[in-house]
Amino acid sequence: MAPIRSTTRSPAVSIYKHDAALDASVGKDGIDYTRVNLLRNTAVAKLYEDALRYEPGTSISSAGALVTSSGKKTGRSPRDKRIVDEESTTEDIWWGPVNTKLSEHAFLINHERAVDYLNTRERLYVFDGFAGWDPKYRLKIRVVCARAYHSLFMHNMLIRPTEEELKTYGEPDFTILNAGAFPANRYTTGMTSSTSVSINFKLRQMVILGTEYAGEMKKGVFTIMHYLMPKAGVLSLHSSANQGLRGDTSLFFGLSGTGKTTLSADPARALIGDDEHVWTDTGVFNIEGGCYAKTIDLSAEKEPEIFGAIRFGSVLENVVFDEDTRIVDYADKSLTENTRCAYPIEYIPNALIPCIGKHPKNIVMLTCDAQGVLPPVSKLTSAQAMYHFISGYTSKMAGTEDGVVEPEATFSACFGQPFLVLHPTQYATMLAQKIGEHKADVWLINTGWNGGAYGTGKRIALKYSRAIVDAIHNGELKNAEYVTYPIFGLEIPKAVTGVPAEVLNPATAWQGTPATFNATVSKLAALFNKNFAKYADQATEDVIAAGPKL
Ligand SMILES: Nc1ncnc2c1ncn2[C@@H]1O[C@H](COP(=O)(O)OP(=O)(O)O)[C@@H](O)[C@H]1O
Ligand SMILES: C=C(OP(=O)(O)O)C(=O)O
Ligand SMILES: [Ca+2]
Ligand SMILES: [Mn+2]
Repeated sequence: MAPIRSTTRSPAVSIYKHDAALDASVGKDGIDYTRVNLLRNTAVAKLYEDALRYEPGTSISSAGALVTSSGKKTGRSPRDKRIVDEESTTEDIWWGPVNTKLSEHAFLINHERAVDYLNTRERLYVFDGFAGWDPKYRLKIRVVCARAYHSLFMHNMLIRPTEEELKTYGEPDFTILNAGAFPANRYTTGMTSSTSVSINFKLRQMVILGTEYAGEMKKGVFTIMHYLMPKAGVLSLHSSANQGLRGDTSLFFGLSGTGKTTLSADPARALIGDDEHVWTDTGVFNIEGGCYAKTIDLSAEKEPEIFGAIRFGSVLENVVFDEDTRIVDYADKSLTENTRCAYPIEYIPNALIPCIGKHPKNIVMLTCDAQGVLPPVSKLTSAQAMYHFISGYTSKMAGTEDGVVEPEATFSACFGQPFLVLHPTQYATMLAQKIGEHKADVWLINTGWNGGAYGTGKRIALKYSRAIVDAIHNGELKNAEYVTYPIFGLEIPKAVTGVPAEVLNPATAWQGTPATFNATVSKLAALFNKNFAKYADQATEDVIAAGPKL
């Protein structure tokens, strides 16, 4: 007779095992660390069990990944992001389009709300991890959340501590309270909706209410590093990074969805990280312990490394699968175009562990031009590099932010404006100094449209972008013949192995009339100049002169 499975849960699974390391935190952030059913750095399989059992919409994919739903928010909510206005940091912060002030009192109202919510959950998950592979700059990050999905997500995205590090962890440097399933009170002063994502640098706490999109936690850590790292004299970057056999590191800057993760996953190069790095005096380190890849239209043949990383322990967000086979349909964007997978970086075969690389030799700025008039690749002078880094022209890709339903031309300073804490020119100045010191070449790669604008042209084939990156890495483009692209003054290579020559110059690739081409170029150039006027007072003459000339 088949053994009868016990219908009651085995006590070892559900009773809290007191973790003395948490005692150091009792009474510090309002969370009741002495309660039962508080699970710290829980085993992946246990998080699977709890997510499947208690979180509706959770499943397991045919590849073994945890399929989760983040509810109504499937992308970041930048309009609801707040930084607390307090005396220890207010003079540093770039208040304005990105960083909106929240009073200390309003933060405490939200903090209290989140703590009350979390303390009254039946189960509570604590994940203690690190941000920053270089021990000299490493931060202890604690995540307190009510969903096993969120705990597994940050288990994957933070650097996972060893047993010893966990025992001696002590007080975290920053704590994220994720009460995302519970709304903010819209009548709290400073709220713009029932979603609120706020960071208090003085209390070193982040509070999430009204959104269960896990990317808010990851980007919250990045925002914290984007403040603390420059203050420590090192440069935080919204870029992926990989390293060649000769120790030649490449950085790939780009706004969300432009190709950082895709193009840094390269079988011929060791992956340092896919999204967030810091350039120090000794090299480049990854801030994270995992990758967060977009999975829209993902296929094994186009992106084998990422496809292969989707397995037990990975977290798939908002994907759709076949009810019977559990095979995910990555082309299905019925929930969102911003479908994602978060996985430990070790799931990428040639990940460089520890994720610390040497000084960059090539810096790629990824623009996703929806107008179809920027060259697939151009080599930048140092002045042009600064101009384009501060401009950050690209497109917000569908789904990556609440309300973005198709590529939206945008100027995102440092190719990551939503995460900047200081003024863009502070990051640009540090970048210019490092590019000069380490004699790095700088390239502008358009992973966006070619032959016409969004809606008429099509996005340049991934294989062409990969061929361009290969030509940068194998030195072909260092010695190529160039031609100057008018108005923007960009140097375009006449030939790149694996890329049809007519694709390389937007004028020859253009399917429409010359008149529409010229009008589109002029219109975009004017947008560049209008945008850069915001920074002219802080830019040098040569950088201002590096812009397009109408
Ligand atoms: N030419 C191209 N270069 C890079 N990515 C491309 C290209 N064409 C389409 N894509 C798709 O764009 C998306 C880029 O996503 P990702 O690399 O995760 O961006 P990021 O890491 O910058 O947020 C992927 O889904 C990729 O398949
Ligand atoms: C999740 C994010 O990272 P990525 O740059 O990979 O989109 C984001 O920027 O929202
Ligand atoms: Ca990415
Ligand atoms: Mn990013």
